Amino acid sequence: MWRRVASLSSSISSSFLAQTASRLNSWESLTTGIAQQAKGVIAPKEKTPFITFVLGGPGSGKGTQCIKIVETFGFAHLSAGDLLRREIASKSADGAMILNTIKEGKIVPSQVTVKLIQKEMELSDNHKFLIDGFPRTEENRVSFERIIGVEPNVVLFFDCPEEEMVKRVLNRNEGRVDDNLETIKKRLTVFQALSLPVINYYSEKGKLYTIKAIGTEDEIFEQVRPIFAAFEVCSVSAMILSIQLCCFFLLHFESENLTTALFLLNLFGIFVMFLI
Ligand SMILES: Nc1ncnc2c1ncn2[C@@H]1O[C@H](COP(=O)(O)OP(=O)(O)OP(=O)(O)O)[C@@H](O)[C@H]1O
Ligand SMILES: Nc1ccn([C@H]2C[C@H](O)[C@@H](COP(=O)(O)O)O2)c(=O)n1
Ligand SMILES: [Mg+2]
Repeated sequence: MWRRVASLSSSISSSFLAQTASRLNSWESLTTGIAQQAKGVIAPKEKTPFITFVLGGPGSGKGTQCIKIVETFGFAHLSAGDLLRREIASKSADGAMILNTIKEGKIVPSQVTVKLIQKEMELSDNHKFLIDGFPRTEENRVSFERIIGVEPNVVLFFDCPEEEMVKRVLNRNEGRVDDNLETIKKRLTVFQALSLPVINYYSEKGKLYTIKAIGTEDEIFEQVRPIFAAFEVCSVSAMILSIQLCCFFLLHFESENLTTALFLLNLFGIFVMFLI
């Protein structure tokens, strides 16, 4: 299953070890919560956050697919752009600066965006987060790691041809100040120069899943679904393995045959987990 998921992307060039380490860390996040604690985010909560960054150019369909992921897998959706637009609407101290930056197609200082994301994470009862449109720059990425203190478990990249993105944005009709040809051109330039290096960074870390973002919304979601389904399977497998290990040690002194049988069952379980 994991190899099938990996083959979705030509840009997934991660090593087996990187993938395995990432998976082990993610099992912890999805099951026990004994992984490293995120500073300030989950201190009062029981579970370690499971974080997915959702990346892609303007109009590549990030927001549209996030709605489907939320419906199917129960994540909390935090859109960096929506949080910034909310700041503008609330006429906060940073509102005017954010509006000018967005109109120019530029990127808001990381500290501002990360603080907004941090607040939403702290307020949420969920521990599974889809962080949409973030990090857009290396500065965003480093700032998130420094302030929140965790790395993402999964990074989705919606890879869409520029002409399709432009067409979608110009047809969006949601009254956004940046949905005009002039700003879109600037946003595309910023995406190429500042966001692609972030995408490459996660590719090298073995965390990137590239989705070919053309076709209908449902067709695209069928590429997304197996990624999260695989993590769910892994978390169930990890739980089963833990139970098996407990049984193994408990029964160790009871019966030699039973011990051997459970030992073989465990070996089989480990084998199956590395296959999926
Ligand atoms: N597969 C698709 N085919 C055609 N149109 C689509 C598809 N997916 C999304 N759209 C439409 O394209 C527009 C942009 O989609 P969406 O808002 O999800 O993109 P986005 O990546 O979040 O963009 P932005 O970065 O600007 O917020 C929307 O009007 C949406 O309804
Ligand atoms: N990490 C981010 C995310 C968004 N912005 C600004 C600049 C974007 O053009 C705009 C809209 O975001 P979108 O809704 O397209 O995700 O918001 C930013 O500065 N930093
Ligand atoms: Mg969006």
